[in-house]
Amino acid sequence: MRDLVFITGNAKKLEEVVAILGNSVGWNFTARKIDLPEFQGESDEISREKCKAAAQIVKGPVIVEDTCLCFNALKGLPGPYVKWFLQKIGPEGLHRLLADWEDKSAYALCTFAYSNGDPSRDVILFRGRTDGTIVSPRGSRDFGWDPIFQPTDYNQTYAELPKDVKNKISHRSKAIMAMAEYFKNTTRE
Ligand SMILES: O=c1[nH]c(=O)c2ncn([C@@H]3O[C@H](COP(=O)(O)OP(=O)(O)OP(=O)(O)O)[C@@H](O)[C@H]3O)c2[nH]1
Ligand SMILES: [Mg+2]
Repeated sequence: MRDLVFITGNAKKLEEVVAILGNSVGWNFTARKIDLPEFQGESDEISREKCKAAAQIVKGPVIVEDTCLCFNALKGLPGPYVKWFLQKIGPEGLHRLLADWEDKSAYALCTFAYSNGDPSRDVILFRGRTDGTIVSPRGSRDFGWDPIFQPTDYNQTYAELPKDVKNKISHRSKAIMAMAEYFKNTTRE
């Protein structure tokens, strides 16, 4: 059994991770609610720094996750800063940011970062990306920007889609699948 501690301050993320992992064998998965520092920069670097901070707290194997929502017209912004945009202007405000732009395309990017707890070893990253369009908010309001993100080839937003459908196609599930593949192919270290 692989002991893994997932550190996040976000209950909705945790809920999805548990649903996506289901009863995958080989994971002894626990979660701790700790608000880690919100680093700035590009998503890879943010995830790495976040994971190092988490490993220092846990002093053992740990995973963290960082999510970006990137608008192509805005060259990837708000990206990792979407959390503050959401807090200040909500999903409506985020949608309105693109009012003057013809290009409403966007992508959701999820990065999981794993440290085996040894600070001298590199943090390993697993990424998942789902492309879509930013639309006027539709659907339930229980998770962040889900109401404005409509994945490509679907006519419902993440918030309107049944949870199990979102969890099959989401940025988060793709990153988790990449991580699961890695653990399947590597012996315990
Ligand atoms: O509608 C959504 N559908 C999603 O699938 C999703 N995943 C993340 N988010 C939001 O995007 C920001 C990421 O910031 P973030 O990665 O730093 O997360 P966080 O600070 O909430 O938790 P954590 O850093 O402690 O893990 C936060 O506002 C999250 O609520 C989502 N919103
Ligand atoms: Mg955060």
